[in-house]
Amino acid sequence: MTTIADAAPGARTRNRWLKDAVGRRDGAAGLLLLDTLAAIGFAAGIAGGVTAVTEQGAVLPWALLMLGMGGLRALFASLASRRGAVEAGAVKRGQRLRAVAAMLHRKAGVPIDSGLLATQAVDAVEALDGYVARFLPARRAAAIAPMLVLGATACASWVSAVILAGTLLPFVAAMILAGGAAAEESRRQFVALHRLSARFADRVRTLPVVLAFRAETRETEAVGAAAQELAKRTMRVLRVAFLSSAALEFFAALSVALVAVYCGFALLGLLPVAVPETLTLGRGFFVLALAPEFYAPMRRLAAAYHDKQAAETAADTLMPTAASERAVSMAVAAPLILRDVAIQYPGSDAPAVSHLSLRIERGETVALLGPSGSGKTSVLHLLLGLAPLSAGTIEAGGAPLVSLAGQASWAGQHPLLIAGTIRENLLLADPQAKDLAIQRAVAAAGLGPMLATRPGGLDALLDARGSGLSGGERRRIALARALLSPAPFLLLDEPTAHLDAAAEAALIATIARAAPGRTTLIATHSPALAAIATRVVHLGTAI
Ligand SMILES: Nc1ncnc2c1ncn2[C@@H]1O[C@H](COP(=O)(O)OP(=O)(O)OP(=O)(O)O)[C@@H](O)[C@H]1O
Repeated sequence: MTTIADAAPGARTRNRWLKDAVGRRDGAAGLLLLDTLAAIGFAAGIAGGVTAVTEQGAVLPWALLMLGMGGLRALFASLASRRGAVEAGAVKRGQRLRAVAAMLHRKAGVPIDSGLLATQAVDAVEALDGYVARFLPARRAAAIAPMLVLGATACASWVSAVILAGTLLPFVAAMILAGGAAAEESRRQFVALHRLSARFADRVRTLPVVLAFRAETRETEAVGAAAQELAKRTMRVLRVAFLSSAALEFFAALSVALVAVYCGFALLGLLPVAVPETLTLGRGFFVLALAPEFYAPMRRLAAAYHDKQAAETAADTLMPTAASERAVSMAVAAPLILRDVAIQYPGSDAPAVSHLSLRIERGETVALLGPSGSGKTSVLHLLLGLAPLSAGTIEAGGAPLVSLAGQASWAGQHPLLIAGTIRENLLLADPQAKDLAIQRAVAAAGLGPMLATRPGGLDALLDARGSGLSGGERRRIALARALLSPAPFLLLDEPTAHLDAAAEAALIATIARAAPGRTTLIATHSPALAAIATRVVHLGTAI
C-alpha cells in the first residue's frame, strides 16, 4: 500500500530539495518584469495622450507609444507563460526519470509498490508543473515589479506612492495569516488525493482478487469514503482560498480608490490638507493608470499560491525516493564466485539461504535442485539484484558483483508480460532482433503450434495479465524472450513446471541446445532437467 507521510518533513529540508530539483530558472520571471516595464510605458502613453488632447499637442506619438507598449505586454505575457511551461516540462521529465529509476534501482528485496510509483511518477511530478511554470516566476516578479511601479509612481506623485505603499503593509500581514492556514489545509487535501488515487490504482490492479472474494461492495465503499474525505478537504481549501483572495481584492481596490480620491481632490484643489506637490492632469492620469499594476504581481502570485502548496506536498512524496540507494549495473563476466552467502529478506526473522558457497565457470550449466522453499529462486534473484545479500560475498570475473541485470536473460517463475502484442513482449529482450531471430526463438521455445492457431499469430494482443494464455504458454513466451536475448548469462526459474511429460521433454531439449555458449543457472524440481546440467547443486532443506 502507498506510503505517504501524514507528518511533513522540515520546511528547510523540503525547500532545499525543491530548490535542487528545480535549479535556477529565471527566464519566465524576467519576462514578467519586462511586462511590468511595458505597463509603465503604457501608462505613460495614456497620460501623454490625455495631456496632448487637453493642450492640443501631437497625440499620435503617444497613441503609438500606448499601442506599442500594449502589444509588448501581450507578447511578454505570452512568452512568459510559454517559457514557464518549457521550464516545467524539463523539471517534470527529470523528476519522472528519477522516480522510475529509483524504483527500478530500489534496495534488493524491497518490493515495487505500484500505487506509490504511479502517485510519484504521475501525480506528484505533475504537481511541480504549476510551481515551476507559474509560482516561481510570479514570486520572483512579485519581489521586484511592485517596486518598479512604486518608483515610477513616485516620479509622478510621491504622495500617491506613499498611499500605495501604505496599503501594502496590512495586505502583507493578511496574506501571511491566510497563507499559513491555506498551506496546512492544502497539504491535508493533497495527502487525501494521493490516498484516493493510490488506493484506486491498487484495487484496479487486483480487481480479479477483489471479484473472486466478493469484496467489491466493501472496496467500493472504501473508495467512496476516501473520495468523501477528499471532497471535505477540498472544500476547506476553497474556503481559505476565497478568504485570502477577498483580502487581496479588498486591498487592491482600496489602493486604487485612495489614489483616485487623492488625484481627483488634488486636481480640483479640494484637498483638506496642504501637500508639498503640484499634481498636473498628465501626472494624475499616469498615476491612476499605473495604480492597478501595483497589486497585479501580487494577484498573480496569489493565484499561483496553491501551486506552491501542491509542490511542497509533492516534494514530501518524492524526497524519500530521491534519497533511496541506487544500485549500479556494469558489465560482468564469469566465473561467478559465491562465498558463504546468506539471503535474508527485510522483515524476515530467518535467512532464506545461508552459508552458500559456489563457483560457476564461464559456459557452465548449473542446476539448483532442492525442495520448495529451499531458496532456489532467491539465489537467482540475488544474482539479479532483486534479493538482498545479507552475508558473504559474490564476485564476477574477479570484481564484486552488484547485479547481473543487463547481462542476463531471465525467465522467471511467474513470467511478466506487458500489455501489447506477443512480438512486443519478445522484443523486450532485444529491441533490435530481426524477424528470423524471433522465429528461431519462438520455434526453440515450442511456441509454434500456439501461434499457428491464434488469430494474429505474433501480433496477437495480450493484456498485462496474459489473459487467454495457459501457464505453460506464458512460460514458453518467457523462455523465447530469454533465448532471444544475446546476454552471456541465462537464468531460468522452473522453466518446465506444470508441463506434461512430452512438453517437458521438448522444452528440456530446447534448453539443452540454448545453454551452451552461455553461463546458465536453472532452478528446478525436475531431475530430468537437472540431468542436462554440467553440475547439480543441492540447496538445503525446506523451511
Ligand atoms: N520477497 C520475499 N520476502 C520475504 N520472504 C521471501 C521472499 N521471497 C522468498 N521468500 C522466502 O524465502 C524462502 C525461499 O523462497 P524461494 O522462493 O527462494 O524458494 P524456492 O526454493 O525457489 O521455492 P519453490 O521451489 O517453491 O519455488 C521461502 O521461505 C520464502 O517464503
